[in-house]
Amino acid sequence: MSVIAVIGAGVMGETIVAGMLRSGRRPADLMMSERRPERAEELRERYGVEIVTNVEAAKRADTILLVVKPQDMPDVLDEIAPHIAPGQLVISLAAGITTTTLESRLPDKVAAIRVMPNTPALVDEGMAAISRGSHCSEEDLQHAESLLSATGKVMRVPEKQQDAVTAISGSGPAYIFFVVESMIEAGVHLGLPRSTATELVVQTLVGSARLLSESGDHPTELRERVTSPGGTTAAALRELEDHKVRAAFLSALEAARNRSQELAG
Ligand SMILES: NC(=O)C1=CN([C@@H]2O[C@H](COP(=O)(O)OP(=O)(O)OC[C@H]3O[C@@H](n4cnc5c(N)ncnc54)[C@H](O)[C@@H]3O)[C@@H](O)[C@H]2O)C=CC1
Ligand SMILES: O=C(O)[C@@H]1CCC=N1
Repeated sequence: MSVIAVIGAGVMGETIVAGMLRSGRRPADLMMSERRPERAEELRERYGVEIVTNVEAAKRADTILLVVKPQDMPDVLDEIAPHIAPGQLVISLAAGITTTTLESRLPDKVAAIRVMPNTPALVDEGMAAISRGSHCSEEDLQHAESLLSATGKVMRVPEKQQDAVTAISGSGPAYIFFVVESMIEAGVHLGLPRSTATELVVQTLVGSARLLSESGDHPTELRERVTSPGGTTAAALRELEDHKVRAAFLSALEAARNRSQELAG
């Protein structure tokens, strides 16, 4: 079994490590490197995974997952590059960072893959989009897919689509939580106890997501089935249209896509 190192054990690094362990990978096959010592210690205690330095991770692992912020990526790449050689696989989960950037800072012929994951991976309902670099084999891609499929779905996309993917599925959970928060606050405004509003909204979200996913029906059709002529839903949707919520989503996703492009550096 190949050895996997995760460099950067924040929100997403922990999500990936926890998912690999849940899927049956042994702690002995994993290692983590983390700049904040107290965070590293917390995760060592929680998962029993060895904590190493970035250089040790680069020297000892077959597959290196880079899960630091895009702004920290140049320093990490410069630090590990002298200790990496062809045959190892480098997988970046950072927004914006291209495989061209990864390859330009790593030794010649080292295989690199760019991934955009999301936090529902924490409950094995993640969506990860992966793109190959120029030295990457089919076997490398399949290895990355097997690592990521531990925590949800995996889709291959051409790298030119990754900034748009980041805007949709990478950042997407935050938009959904924002809508949930807004609906709960509205329920409280209408006089419902907060706990009642929360349970109503969360189950409505879970139920609607399953209906969408399991029925395969188009969202427009599902929305129309809820919308009785002259009824309550039509009244609410009219307000959403008047407040240009659809246009706001378009602008928001454009902003996220543009930010991902900027993060490329
Ligand atoms: N949080 C999310 O929903 C998603 C995050 N990502 C990507 O994952 C990456 C990490 O994001 P988060 O986990 O949210 O950030 P985070 O800030 O929670 O985690 C980053 C971790 O990297 C560590 N770190 C920084 N420099 C380091 C270095 N030189 N050596 C070792 N460790 C170092 C930090 O101490 C921190 O614990 C980002 O590039 C982000 O674009 C991608 C998709 C979703
Ligand atoms: O906000 C961010 O930059 C990261 C990438 C996608 C989700 N979180």
